[in-house]
Parts: sequence; structure tokens; C-alpha cells
Amino acid sequence: MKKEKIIIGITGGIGSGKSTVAKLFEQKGIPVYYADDRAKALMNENIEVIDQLKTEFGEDVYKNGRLDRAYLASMTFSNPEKLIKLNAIVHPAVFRDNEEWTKAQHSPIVMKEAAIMIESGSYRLLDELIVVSANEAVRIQRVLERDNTSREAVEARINNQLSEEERLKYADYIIENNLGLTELAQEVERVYQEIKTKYYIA
Ligand SMILES: CC(C)(COP(=O)(O)OP(=O)(O)OC[C@H]1O[C@@H](n2cnc3c(N)ncnc32)[C@H](O)[C@@H]1O)[C@@H](O)C(=O)NCCC(=O)NCCS
Ligand SMILES: Nc1ncnc2c1ncn2[C@@H]1O[C@H](COP(=O)(O)OP(=O)(O)OP(=O)(O)O)[C@@H](O)[C@H]1O
Repeated sequence: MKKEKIIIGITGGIGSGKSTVAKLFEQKGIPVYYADDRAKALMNENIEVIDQLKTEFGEDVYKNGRLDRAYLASMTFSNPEKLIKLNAIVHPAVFRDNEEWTKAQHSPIVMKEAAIMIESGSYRLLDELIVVSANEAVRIQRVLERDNTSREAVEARINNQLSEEERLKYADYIIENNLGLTELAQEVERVYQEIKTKYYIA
């Protein structure tokens, strides 16, 4: 199978290690679009997104001109209806931004890293989906060590995501990340070789 540009998604539950995996692919020379990071940037820069967020969540969602992420998170991850509204504002803007970015790339493989690619339906536009998987206890522990947050706040996000079992059903490739970073790098290399072989990439 020979395609002009192969688009590969990297997803996984909170704290699974998808950003770490994306960086390892980037080190191999693959351009990566970081949807979560771009979402945050657009929420601070895109006038339409800013206006819609203020209308939906109130002016206080911005403090000194910057999005108050903790405040917005506290409003949405405990209230599914509000989260649906937030997603409906942010996801179309990220979709357009990603399309522009993808068109501008000149690489046989490009990747997109996003937290809720299956839930949002954006996985349908991919050629391949990599799911990064780790046990829930490991994921929670890693996020607690990384962020200034609580177990309850992490669990609230998990409750708004697919279960690990459901997510894995969508995977073309699974990268296990319960062990150390050396093992993770080996997993990334294995999947990279499989993809290159499938698409006849040198
Ligand atoms: C509420 C916000 C501002 C909180 O920001 P914060 O810096 O605390 O979190 P960040 O965006 O880095 O996400 C961290 C993790 O939270 C989880 N998470 C984020 N957004 C969502 C969501 N819409 N649904 C379920 N889980 C989510 C993911 O596991 C993600 O990896 C932010 O998460 C947000 O705007 N989310 C809605 C837009 C979105 O879906 N972004 C992610 C993909 S484009
Ligand atoms: N195999 C590993 N060994 C040790 N630490 C790891 C491993 N994989 C990831 N980490 C660490 O765990 C934390 C979570 O990883 P990462 O940020 O890549 O996850 P993520 O899936 O992108 O998270 P989020 O959903 O919150 O955006 C980070 O601090 C990362 O450095």
C-alpha cells in the first residue's frame, strides 16, 4: 500500500504516556501535532473560541486575559452537559487547525496526539491509531507526580473518558506503558518498524 501522506493518531487515557510516546516518534523525525496543546493555545488566541467560551461559561473563565484552566476544568469534568458544550466549542477549532497543519507538512508519515480522539470521532480520519495503554493505578500515580492535582480530579477525568477495554478495541497498534522508559522506547521502535514495513517506507 503506497499513500502520499499517512496520518497516524496517538491516543490513550489520562497519564497513559501518549505525550511521551509522541516525543519519541518526533525524535525519529516524524512531525507530531499535539491536539491538547493546540487546544489550549486556541482557547487563548482564537477570538471566536474566546467569545464562545465567555458566552457559555462566563467572563470569569479568563483571568487577566488568560484562560483559567483549573476553573474551567472544575466546571466541566464534574458536569457532563457542560463538558459536551466545551468540547463543541473547542473540537471544531482544533479540527480546522489540525487540517491546516497537516497540509503544510512534507513527510510521508505525520502523527496527531490527542486525549479523546475516539470519543470525539476524529479517529475516523486516521490511517492508523496507536493506543498507549497503562494500568489505571499507574496512570493516576504518574499524573499525581506530574501535576499539582488530586486523585479525585484525575478520577473525574477518567470518568469522562472511554474505559481502557473499550479504547483498546479501536487500536491498530497498542503500546504498553506499565514499565520504564527504556521499555517504552523499545515499544515505540517496534511499532515504528511495523508501520514502515506496512507502508513501504525506508
Ligand atoms: C478543561 C481544560 C482547560 C483543562 O486543562 P488542563 O491543562 O487541566 O488539562 P489538559 O488539557 O492538559 O488535559 C489533560 C488531560 O485531561 C483529559 N481531558 C482533557 N480534555 C478532556 C475532555 N474533553 N474529555 C475527557 N478528558 C479530557 C485528558 O486525559 C487530557 O490528556 C482542558 O482540558 C480543555 O479545554 N478540555 C476540553 C478540550 C479538549 O477536549 N481538549 C483535549 C483534546 S483537543
Ligand atoms: N514508562 C514511564 N516511566 C516513568 N514515567 C513515565 C513513563 N511514561 C510516562 N511517564 C511520566 O508519566 C507522566 C504522564 O506521561 P505523559 O504526560 O506522557 O502522559 P499523557 O498520556 O500525555 O498524559 P495526559 O493525558 O495527562 O496529557 C509524565 O510525567 C511522564 O514523564
